[in-house]
Amino acid sequence: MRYIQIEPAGKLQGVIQVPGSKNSSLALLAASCLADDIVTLEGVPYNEDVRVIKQIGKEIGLKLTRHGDGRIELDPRYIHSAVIDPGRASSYRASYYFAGALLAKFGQVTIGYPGGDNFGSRPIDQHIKVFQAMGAKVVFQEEGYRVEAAELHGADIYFDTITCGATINAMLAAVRAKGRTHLYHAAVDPEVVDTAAFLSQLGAKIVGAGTGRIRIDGVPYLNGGYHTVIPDRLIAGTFLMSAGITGGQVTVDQVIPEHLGSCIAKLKEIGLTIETTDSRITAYGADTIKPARIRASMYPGFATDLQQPMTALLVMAKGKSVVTESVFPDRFNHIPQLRRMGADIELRKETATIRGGRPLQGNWVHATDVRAGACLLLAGLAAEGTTRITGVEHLERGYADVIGSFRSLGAQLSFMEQAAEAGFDSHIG
Ligand SMILES: CC(=O)N[C@H]1[C@@H](OP(=O)(O)OP(=O)(O)OC[C@H]2O[C@@H](n3ccc(=O)[nH]c3=O)[C@H](O)[C@@H]2O)O[C@H](CO)[C@@H](O)[C@@H]1O
Ligand SMILES: C=C(OP(=O)(O)O)C(=O)O
Repeated sequence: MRYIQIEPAGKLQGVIQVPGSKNSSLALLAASCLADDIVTLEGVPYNEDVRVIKQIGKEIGLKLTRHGDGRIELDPRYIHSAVIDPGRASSYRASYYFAGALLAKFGQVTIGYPGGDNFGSRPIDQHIKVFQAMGAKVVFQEEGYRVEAAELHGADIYFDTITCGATINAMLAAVRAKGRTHLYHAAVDPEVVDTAAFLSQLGAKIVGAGTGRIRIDGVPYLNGGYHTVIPDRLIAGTFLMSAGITGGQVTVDQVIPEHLGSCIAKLKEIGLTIETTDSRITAYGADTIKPARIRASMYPGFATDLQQPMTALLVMAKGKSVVTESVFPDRFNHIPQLRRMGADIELRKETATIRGGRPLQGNWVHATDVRAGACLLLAGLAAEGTTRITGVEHLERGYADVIGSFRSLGAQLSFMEQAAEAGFDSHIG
């Protein structure tokens, strides 16, 4: 069993080049199926989800080539199947984007239910509602669902809740549909805007992405094109927090600071000093971290994906902090693990109350999902003694080269392999 071992190393210091956004990349890779010519994406991180997409591509005829400089070239001209292996679809969350894209291109798709991080209910009813509103028939099977439409037509869609995934999927389904689609109560996340920018570059007609009302006029054909993925605001936010939790100084480079507005505001509120330029943010740790109230909500609110790492930081704050989840009310699997490190946190429904200021102690802890892993990693950087984190594969979904990047800031951490029999564990990276 692999785990990450973290030793105390004091203040982190340095600069991190932020890679392209995982969540945006997952949408753009599937969206590439909609094109009628070759598409090149720059900045796609190479993580397990992308490896699964490469496999899916191989099986359906979407040729995906990664160049030495990191660019990914996708050739959708020879896609011969709209059937996605259910196991692959269920091995990550954003496989649902293949449903929208292949339905729009081929009028049918058979696909497994989405997987991804397991932190309670993650329905796809809004995605289904979109497909049905546009004239598709959806059949639910044991391992997945089949969607088909003789012809997809534009529709007026009012989302029942703000959802980034279903807003993007609706755009994918609508760009080649017949007629006009309006999306109301749409998500305004940077990933929605990035997907719209990409599709527009291919010739799609989309107006209003980034507002609550998006208008899409279907086109019969989409060109190839080139697009650079937006920087990963969640990785950037995690590194800024690492300055706070160790009292160090960390700069995240190649970011879009506006995407981190609510995060920056909260970090300032708890006492960090933040300096921002066009594409860089520097966080300076504070002698005293102040407690705060966080309410994780949809963009531009405080990101649910940063709620978990932020909780680790608030454990350092002397006094009472309150963290409420309004997006995924059960996204608290990190709390019992933080308690194992000595944190005093009470959990009631979707609210965690933290009584902070006590030093954390290293321990064995388990990362149940990607951001729980980030939270425990930050906690480990601040803890007294050795912290060992299992469930590393979750963390790796969102943070490529997690060891290298934190080491470059002065952290002491390694991948370890636990011996099957009693004996010595060994360093593996
Ligand atoms: C791969 C990816 O991009 N994942 C992100 C995406 O997940 P995901 O696409 O799952 O999240 P959504 O934005 O769709 O979810 C937002 C809210 O809408 C609800 N909902 C969603 C769809 C639906 O059909 N019905 C419904 O009720 C969800 O339960 C949640 O309460 O956005 C989340 C919210 O920012 C992030 O935490 C995830 O990192
Ligand atoms: C929840 C996340 O990912 P996914 O939606 O892919 O499970 C995340 O990136 O924090």
